[in-house]
Amino acid sequence: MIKISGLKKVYQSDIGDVTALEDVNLDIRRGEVFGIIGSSGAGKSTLIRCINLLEKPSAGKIEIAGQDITELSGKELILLRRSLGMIFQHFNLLMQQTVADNVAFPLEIARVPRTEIATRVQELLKLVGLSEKAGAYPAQLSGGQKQRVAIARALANNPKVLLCDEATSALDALTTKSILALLKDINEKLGLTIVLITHQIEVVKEICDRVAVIEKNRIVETGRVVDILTKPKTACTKNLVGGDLFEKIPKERILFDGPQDDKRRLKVTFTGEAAMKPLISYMILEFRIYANILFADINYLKEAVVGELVLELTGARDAVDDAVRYLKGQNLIVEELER
Ligand SMILES: Nc1ncnc2c1ncn2[C@@H]1O[C@H](COP(=O)(O)OP(=O)(O)OP(=O)(O)O)[C@@H](O)[C@H]1O
Repeated sequence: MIKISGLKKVYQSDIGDVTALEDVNLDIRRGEVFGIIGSSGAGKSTLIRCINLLEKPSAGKIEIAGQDITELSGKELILLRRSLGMIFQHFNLLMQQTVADNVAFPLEIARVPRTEIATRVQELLKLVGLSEKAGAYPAQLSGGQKQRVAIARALANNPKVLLCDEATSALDALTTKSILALLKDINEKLGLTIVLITHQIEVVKEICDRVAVIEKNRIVETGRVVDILTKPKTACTKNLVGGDLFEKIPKERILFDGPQDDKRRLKVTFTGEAAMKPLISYMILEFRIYANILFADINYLKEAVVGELVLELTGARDAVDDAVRYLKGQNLIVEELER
């Protein structure tokens, strides 16, 4: 659906050239929810703005549905923009216009007949759950409601792709969940391809099928969300996915003061079928050891369940060793936390 090859973007500024993107290659499939995650300044906004030519790439190719868009101008560019909806962190609504007028705006620009506009606005407001707010002004709405209006407006011209620029970053956790649920619903109902950029891993876990990690203007890895979470390849990805256990548990709880023969501490990550099996209970009974759970977390991703456990195993030394060997032989990712 969207194929990006060798994309480069250099900004000319007073302090000289700033390279915001370097050799970016991505292949985003039709109908998927694709996340681009990275920390501040990594190049996320530049990348999403290049996809709809709000920024002109310095080099490289962006193909949408087989058409190279980088050379488009005039009428073709207008038509391209119409086929790509976009929502923003701060909603960008017209504050002096009602909700209905905000949603009608892109339809008016596209010269859709008035009677059709009224029907379409009603449909869109129904889709985002805001039918009762048609006559309200943005200032009378909550952040979540404003983003719903922005989503309705972005969908007005039946785009093929919805681009989301940090769309939930200004919202609280509960509202974020409801907006993500709406995006998921729209993706499923309309088969719309969604590309979203974010610095929040929670957003990726909640709705993305695949994700690309961007660091210092380059894509450092791309993959299924479950793979990025369980097998991050770079230190940057580890940081972004919360691989640093010490952010979750106080360091002194999981590191030993000195060598301990009869104790081992493990971080166990499990996914797929392994998540459904009572492996820990089996291990305790079979090897007659104690397992103290220091930390446990489970993520329900779109297509997988990923669990994380930090265990302290104690008992007779051989038994503990056997238990660790047993766990390592299962379909689990087992990491020893310093012995
Ligand atoms: N108009 C501009 N002129 C010059 N440099 C720019 C411009 N816009 C962005 N940059 C620079 O390009 C780099 C990438 O910025 P970009 O906004 O794309 O990153 P980001 O990942 O979206 O960051 P954030 O999450 O903080 O918004 C940064 O070094 C930034 O300072």
